[in-house]
Amino acid sequence: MEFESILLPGVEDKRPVIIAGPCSAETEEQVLKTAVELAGKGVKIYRAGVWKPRTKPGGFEGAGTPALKWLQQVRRETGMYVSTEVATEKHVYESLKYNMDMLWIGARTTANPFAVQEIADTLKGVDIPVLIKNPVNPDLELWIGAIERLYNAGLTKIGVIHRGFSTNDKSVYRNMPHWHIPIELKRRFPDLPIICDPSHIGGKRSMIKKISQQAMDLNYYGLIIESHCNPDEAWSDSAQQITPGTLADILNELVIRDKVQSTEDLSVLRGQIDELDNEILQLLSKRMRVSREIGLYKLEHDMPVLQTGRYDHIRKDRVEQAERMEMGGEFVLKILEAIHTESVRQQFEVMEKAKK
Ligand SMILES: O=C(O)C(=O)C[C@]1(C(=O)O)C=C[C@@H](O)C=C1
Repeated sequence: MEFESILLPGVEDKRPVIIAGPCSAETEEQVLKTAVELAGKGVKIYRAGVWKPRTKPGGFEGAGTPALKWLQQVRRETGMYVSTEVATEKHVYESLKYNMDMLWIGARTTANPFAVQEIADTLKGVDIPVLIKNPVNPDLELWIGAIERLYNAGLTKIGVIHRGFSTNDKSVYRNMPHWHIPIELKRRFPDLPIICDPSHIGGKRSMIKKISQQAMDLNYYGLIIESHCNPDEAWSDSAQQITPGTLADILNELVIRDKVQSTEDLSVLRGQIDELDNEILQLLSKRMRVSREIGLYKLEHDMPVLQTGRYDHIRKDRVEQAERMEMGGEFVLKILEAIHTESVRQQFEVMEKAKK
């Protein structure tokens, strides 16, 4: 896939590109007041949810089509570009009718291939930038599938929004960042712009600055941040919205590390990494050799391949050791699991060969 820039004319191509605005368009007055304040802080792309997918019925489900007229007024009065979320064919038609400049697809919608296909079919032949939020579940292929559906419909101005992944566990995050997922997406599609949504990842005002900085250090292209003229009174997601003033303070304090490292400085350290990786691979290969010997021993002595007692002991012992060495236990567990899986596979293989 080859992507075109999502940037609209006149918006500076400089990290971070900022999209800001309230979670929901509530009233004409709130939409305009917030917009005027944001425009005053230099924001160029305004966001507001017009149709709100809520977990349960009965809450505020958005002001609907009339709110698109308020957004048009924002464009007229402030010169900002305007964007909103679409989830159905009707949303797309209405948004195009009212000249939205950019659209985004929400996390619940991305998780549903039928809905994404419906949006893609409706957008066929339309030249508009579309941002695709990650699906609620941590499934990279589903996210990529949504990108492909839009791309196959002829859209090339595509970007993604990393808004975190739903969790039932108690966590400091509202949605778990699982940074490795967007990092892998970036590895596979280096030209795809990734925008971080610290409002939904953090779920509270106090976390927005830290998450935004992390996103910048991971080379994200932009930030989409919920901002409301009176966050305490917001009709949805009050805890995570900030005033335009706070937003400007956070953006001013962000450190953008954009220098292209001179390769000389890094080459010595990268040489060390190359050597260490080589040692790790040699050790792993030695370990597999021993494991294959164990496999043959088990075949001769009628022992099952899987030895849960031994495996359990290895996990506990190595995690304790790793923690003493200041590495995360979870990280080491993942490695041990991968090693064990390969070890078992190699034992099966060597036993099959020996039987022939
Ligand atoms: O100790 C064994 O029995 C092995 O085969 C080695 C090993 C491992 O790779 O660590 C592999 C499979 C078993 O389930 C337990 C451990």
